[in-house]
Amino acid sequence: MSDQADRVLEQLNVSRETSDRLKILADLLLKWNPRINLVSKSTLDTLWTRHILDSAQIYHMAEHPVGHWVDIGSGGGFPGLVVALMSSESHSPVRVTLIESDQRKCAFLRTVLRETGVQGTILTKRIEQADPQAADILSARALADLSALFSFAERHLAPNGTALFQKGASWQKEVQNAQESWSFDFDVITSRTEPSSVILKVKDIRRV
Ligand SMILES: C[S@@+](CC[C@H](N)C(=O)[O-])C[C@H]1O[C@@H](n2cnc3c(N)ncnc32)[C@H](O)[C@@H]1O
Repeated sequence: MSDQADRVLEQLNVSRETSDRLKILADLLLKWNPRINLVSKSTLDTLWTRHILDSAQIYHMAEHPVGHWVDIGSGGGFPGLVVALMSSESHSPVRVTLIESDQRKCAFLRTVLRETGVQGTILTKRIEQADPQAADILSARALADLSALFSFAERHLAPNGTALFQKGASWQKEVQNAQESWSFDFDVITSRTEPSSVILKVKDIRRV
């Protein structure tokens, strides 16, 4: 195993079973990526930090125990699939749903769940067409601007639920734009993997 994987697994401090599951995800992603471009080829060298650790940090930002965690626009499974793999150790979240419209990416997500023996629901649907999910936690990375994410939250987040949105350096501008049409409470948490990026922890999202 690479030094990078060793370092990340040490930081995560997860059980042997969870480590093995994350390694299965990494191996399958490296195998599938040339065919279906799950993550940008230029980031494969930093797969463990840029994608796996970046996703795992989100898991710890939720207040556990969590009932239903829904990840939208999951792509190759970041962050939602990593959350599902980490949940099997602690039984929180109880249920994980990933919504992704691309059929080939969904085939990958299902394959990882099957090979790791982890439960999860993959909805091959457009987020705006999937049945409302009443999520306790709604997560998304690299999907859409904050206003569009709030429209998705309006459909899929439970009234007392929390959204965890991973955002890049332009997050302040996105917050300002969203405040024109939405009211919301939020905390800003600096990313552990990229100091200019943040996780926006958002509650009470309402149209104004
Ligand atoms: C840029 S990728 C990010 C994937 C992953 N979250 C990540 O950070 O690696 C965006 C993903 O969202 C999916 N997507 C975009 N719009 C969607 C929609 N309206 N409904 C469902 N999936 C969507 C795309 O197919 C793609 O896999």
